[in-house]
Amino acid sequence: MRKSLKTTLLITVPLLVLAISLLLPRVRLLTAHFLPSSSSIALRHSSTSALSNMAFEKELQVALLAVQRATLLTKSVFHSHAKGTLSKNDASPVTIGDFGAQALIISALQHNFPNDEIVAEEEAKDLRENSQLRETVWELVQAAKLSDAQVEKDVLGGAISSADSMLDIIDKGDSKGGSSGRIWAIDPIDGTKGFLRGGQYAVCLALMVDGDVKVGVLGCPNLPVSDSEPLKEGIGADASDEEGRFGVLFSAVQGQGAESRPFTAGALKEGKSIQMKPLSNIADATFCESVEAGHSSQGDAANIASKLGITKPSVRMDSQAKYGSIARGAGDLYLRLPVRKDYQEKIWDHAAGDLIVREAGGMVTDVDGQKLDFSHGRTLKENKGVIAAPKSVHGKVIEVVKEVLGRPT
Ligand SMILES: Nc1ncnc2c1ncn2[C@@H]1O[C@H](COP(=O)(O)O)[C@@H](O)[C@H]1OP(=O)(O)O
Ligand SMILES: [Mg+2]
Ligand SMILES: [Mg+2]
Ligand SMILES: [Mg+2]
Repeated sequence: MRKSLKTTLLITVPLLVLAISLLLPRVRLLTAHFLPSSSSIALRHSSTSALSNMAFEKELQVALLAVQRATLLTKSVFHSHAKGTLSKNDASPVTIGDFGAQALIISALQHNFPNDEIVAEEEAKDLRENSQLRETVWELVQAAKLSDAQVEKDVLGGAISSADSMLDIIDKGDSKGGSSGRIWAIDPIDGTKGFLRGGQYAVCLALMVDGDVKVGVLGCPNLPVSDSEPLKEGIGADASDEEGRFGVLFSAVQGQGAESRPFTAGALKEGKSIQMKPLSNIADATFCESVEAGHSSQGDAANIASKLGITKPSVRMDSQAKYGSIARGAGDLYLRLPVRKDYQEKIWDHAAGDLIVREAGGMVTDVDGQKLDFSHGRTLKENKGVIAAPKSVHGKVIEVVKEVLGRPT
């Protein structure tokens, strides 16, 4: 009896070990693909109550990791390369970091959501015409990898196969946008001028469904990790070398709240729910605006602030880092006031930030109090400017904005 038990054990135990070792990688692969690995655990542990309803879970997961990988690329450009800056037709700058980050994000989206459309800021034309520039971007793209090889391969689809396919991938961001279907909006580096200056910039990604923003992610490598650090100018890329104090990912899913989490090079950290700061007296507000006077009228902002009784000077920072900063309660208002009548804001400059602020309890409209309408193509052609504020004071701010800008009431 004892002998037969021993024989049975001798046969079954090795067989069981063999079966488990054969099955484990498959189970891991499957989990990574459908409910991706370590990061999805981080998401499930996150504090956002609404994550019990997991709509857009995979989209959020992929967006966070894609933005994280692209942000690693932009950081590497900042620290070790000449920026390869070109001037676009509209005289705005574009760098090798913009091209590389766009290639990496689109590649991740195509791996996971091959039928979705993409509206992205950049195009590959300059790289097709300049082989040296193309090679530099290609080297960057090959080198940018998350430290978790499994997540890199299973969730983001691994490496792009060649320099030529990288160019085609960049050009996949040419959708016209519109009011139907699933469309992603990408700004690979928002605030390129800030990036070049060593100031704030953001890697931005949002998913719209039928013109409505459902998921938004902002990678802000030069903002403090801490949500409670007061808003201030002058925190930039030099400071970001201080171990662990800088780099944040903001995210939101419609109806599920907004979160921040520390930026890392590997698996996602746990997200923390963020909210706009309660503001009982508008005169106590801190408002932020563009560094570039050509992007937002700083004179009009000063008049509006003074009529609202605000005495603190504005905090000027580049990029959608402004949306993230007020959503986490580090500031209160974001004023973007038209400088030129003919400028149409681009959807990739606002989609992610708009959702993150609204999910943090804020209100985002244009200068006339109309919500931003992402369903009209690549631009916000039905809106002028942006006013983001806590719900409690938004109406008052719009009243004064209309008065100062002479808008119809
Ligand atoms: N005249 C303008 N008014 C408003 N925004 C502009 C204008 N010109 C460019 N931008 C855009 O403002 C964004 C940066 O905003 P901020 O000043 O808040 O950082 C950039 O994406 C930039 O687009 P682009 O990349 O095409 O230059
Ligand atoms: Mg931009
Ligand atoms: Mg850009
Ligand atoms: Mg640009």
